[in-house]
Order: sequence, then C-alpha cells, then structure tokens
Amino acid sequence: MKTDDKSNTPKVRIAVIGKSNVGKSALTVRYLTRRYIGEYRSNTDLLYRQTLTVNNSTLEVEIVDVCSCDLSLFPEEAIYWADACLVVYDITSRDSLNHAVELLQRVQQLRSQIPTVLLGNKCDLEHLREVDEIDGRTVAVQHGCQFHEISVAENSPTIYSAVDMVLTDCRQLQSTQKSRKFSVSKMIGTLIGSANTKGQQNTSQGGTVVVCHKSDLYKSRVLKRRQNFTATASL
Ligand SMILES: Nc1nc2c(ncn2[C@@H]2O[C@H](COP(=O)(O)OP(=O)(O)OP(=O)(O)O)[C@@H](O)[C@H]2O)c(=O)[nH]1
Repeated sequence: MKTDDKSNTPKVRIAVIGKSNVGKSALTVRYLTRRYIGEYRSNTDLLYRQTLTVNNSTLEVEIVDVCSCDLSLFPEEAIYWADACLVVYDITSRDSLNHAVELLQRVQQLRSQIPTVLLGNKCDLEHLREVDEIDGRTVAVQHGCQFHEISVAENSPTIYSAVDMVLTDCRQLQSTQKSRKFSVSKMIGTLIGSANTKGQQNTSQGGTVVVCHKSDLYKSRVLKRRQNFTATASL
C-alpha cells in the first residue's frame, strides 16, 4: 500500500488472479459495485479504481483483474505491483484449484509476505462440485493464506468481509512500514541536523469506478519497489 501522490488518501492495490472462467471479473465488479455481471469477456488486464470507506477509513482501492488468456504466462508484473492478492478458483473445476496452487507457489516465490486470500467461487453450484471445501482450506493452510468459499452469483456476504479484511491487513502493514521508515529518517535527521519536514496535502476523492489499462502503472510501481529494495538493503 502507498499514499496517493496528490492526497493523503492511502492507496491499496489488489491483484485478482486465477484460471479463466473462475469468476475474477464477476468478483471484482460485485465487490466494487454490488452488481453481478453474468457475461463479462475481456482479453486484457483491467484496472478498476474506486475510493471506498473500509472500517471507517477512506481508501483509494485499485484492483487489477488479470486476464488469464495465456495460462502459461504468470502475471509477474501484477504481483510486483500489488499490495495484496486474491487467488480465485471454481469449486466445480479441480483443474482451477490445481492452477491456483501453481499461482500461490509463484506468488510466494516473488513476494513471500504479500497478504493473500484463496477464494473458492461458485459454491451455489453444489451439485457440480469437484473440489471439497477441505481441499481448498488445506491448500490455503499450506500456503499461509486466508480461505473462503463464496458465490459471486448469490452475493455471499463473505465476498465483502474477505476483501475488506485483506484491505485492512494492507493498511496495518503500511502503518508498520511507515513508522519504521519515520524513525529511521528521524534518526538520520538528528544525525545530520535536519529533520524531514516534507508537507503533504489532503484532498480525498469521490467514488467512481474507472476501467483502464495499467501497463505504465506497473512499470513505475515495479521500478519503485526495486528502488525501495535497494534503499532498505543499504540501510
Ligand atoms: N453459478 C455461478 N456462476 C458464476 C459465478 N461467478 C461467476 N460466474 C460465471 O462464470 C463465468 C465466468 O465469469 P468471469 O467473471 O468472466 O470469469 P473470469 O475468471 O474473469 O474469466 P476470464 O475473463 O476468462 O479470465 C460467467 O459466465 C459468470 O456468470 C458464481 O458465483 N456462480
């Protein structure tokens, strides 16, 4: 999570990944708009942006709905870009859980600390179930992430609580990182005789959904992460 460049509104970025047809787009649109879009076809990644109030805090939330057109391509840029990750499978497809396991392994290799939630979607289709709940839960435990079964079609309340919880986790992580950074800069400021007094404006924004391409955002985000890494390593 980061603070928006133009305001003090904290920003949280979520990547939604999973096999094709598991309901990633339906989930993203449901969470942000409370609506269910049954048929949603896209052959590109889509970035949704909306200002939300979560647990009494205003957040600018960006969600990238990662296109799964080419399953052999792991969405590395999206994972570097994100603060949290939702991995979705379809309880009526064993293959989709297997794919989710591969994704979770890659996510852990790249970003071992990133808050992650495994979601088993379409639990309204009980008669077509191929994946028992315990199987999904076991995978989640093995990969140290949260787990929920949901039905985007039936508007499970768990959709909102699960995403709100991961947003809250991101905020807490950000606060910890901020206070650590603050004490380091304060210490350096004391040493060289100038405290960091950089001012910030607070202009919170309203709530609309924006759909846009994200390639440039990814580039700057990945670059910033690499710079942060160098800075942390050198301290
Ligand atoms: N029964 C049922 N169908 C669902 C549910 N969620 C999504 N679907 C349906 O599953 C299909 C795929 O949903 P999408 O949201 O397009 O899935 P996706 O993962 O974004 O698919 P790609 O864009 O191919 O990656 C659509 O026909 C949805 O209507 C659900 O909870 N229950």
